[in-house]
Amino acid sequence: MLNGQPLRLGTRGSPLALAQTRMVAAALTEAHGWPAGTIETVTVSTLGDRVQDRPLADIGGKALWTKELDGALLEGRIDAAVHSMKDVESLLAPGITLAAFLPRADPRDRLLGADSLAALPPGARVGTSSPRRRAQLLHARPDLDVVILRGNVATRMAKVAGGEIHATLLAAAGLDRLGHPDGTALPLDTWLPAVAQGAIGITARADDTALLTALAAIDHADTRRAVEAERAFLVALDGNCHSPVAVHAHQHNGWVLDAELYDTDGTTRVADRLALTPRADIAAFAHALLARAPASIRTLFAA
Ligand SMILES: NCc1[nH]cc(CCC(=O)O)c1CC(=O)O
Repeated sequence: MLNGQPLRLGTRGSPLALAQTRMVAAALTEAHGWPAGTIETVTVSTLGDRVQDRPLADIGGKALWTKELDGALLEGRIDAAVHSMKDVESLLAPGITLAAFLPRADPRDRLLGADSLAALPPGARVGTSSPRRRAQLLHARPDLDVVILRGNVATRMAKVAGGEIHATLLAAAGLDRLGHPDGTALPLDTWLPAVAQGAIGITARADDTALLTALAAIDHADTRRAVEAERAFLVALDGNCHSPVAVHAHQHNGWVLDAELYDTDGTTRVADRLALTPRADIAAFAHALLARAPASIRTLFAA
């Protein structure tokens, strides 16, 4: 399409990333009636893909999953990039914009290896590398032995099946996209997800007006609304994907934002709900929540 050139869609190479890229390609092709071959997939390896033996929080640095894709975009090697919005830094690189969101999938976490948290045996070993999931698990069940678990969705499922760990938590959205109906979804009224969980976003160069128009045709307004609210909450706290933050924007007699902050070991939690009225101030809400949190939580946030 664009001047007769194929659209080069950048993605990570994991099975989940590739499945998500096929979804984006299908949505664009359908919306514009493009012929087959209009979209070319370009796989880019990221630092997060290459480091498998350490918790990502230890590597530090920003844009673990996005830096190489941002570089490919800015250097013109790709035209757009597909992301799990959960993995996208809350502040985008200069010159890059979020051009479209697919409709959000199920935002919940699913528990694999037991029918419920209560059904886990005392002291059960549960694998996760997410500080949020770790804090939530220990808040619900302080007896659990939470161990680091990395790797893609299939690797994590295999560790439960092989008995190395009793259970793990995975995003329903990722499991569904890979065709795994496994696990028990944890209800949103007791178990909030990560910022933007279940949402797929497409980034592009901010000055690529023709492409931005083409991408706007598939932008899902409700998903953008929810993801922007959740990301604004994290920005206000100067948090990132290593912060024990759980949040969910959804419609409940109008839009609301549910948010929780934990300390590292899940000993304490503060939680609140903000009605997302036109005058709602997400930053003020976040700061007020932090202000009434104990020091064990406040020290985790620079804001
Ligand atoms: N952190 C990895 C990651 N990033 C996005 C998803 C799931 C897909 C989504 O949230 O849209 C996953 C896997 C998981 O947490 O189970």
